[in-house]
Amino acid sequence: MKDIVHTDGAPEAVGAYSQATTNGDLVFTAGQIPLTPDGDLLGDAPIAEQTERALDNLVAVLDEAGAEPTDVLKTTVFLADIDDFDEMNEAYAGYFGESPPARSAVQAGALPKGVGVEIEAVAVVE
Ligand SMILES: C=C(N)C(=O)O
Repeated sequence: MKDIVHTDGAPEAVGAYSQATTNGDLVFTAGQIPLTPDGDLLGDAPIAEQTERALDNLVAVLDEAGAEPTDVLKTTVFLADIDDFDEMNEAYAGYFGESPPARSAVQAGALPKGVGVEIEAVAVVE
């Protein structure tokens, strides 16, 4: 059975989706963008800062679902510009410890609200 995850520790959805869904031990997060929980958009900030904001949101959503960053099996990182890969990667590296999840990083061309990065995750609660 699908359950909906919601937390005030991450921004409200900007469209017709849930912050995350779960089914049993599985957690699927929505793509997190650099919005603060209060709704302030950081779309013009450096990619490192945007990445940290998106990942802080992701961690808050995972926490609400009962998952730790170490429970994440796979992330997908969407970049508006793949030339931002190195800066994103450096900021990202601090979040998942010694055994980071599998990851795909792709240039999406354009992202909601004109942001530079969006990150989603799949986790299994241990
Ligand atoms: C920001 C999103 N995750 C969306 O628009 O689907």
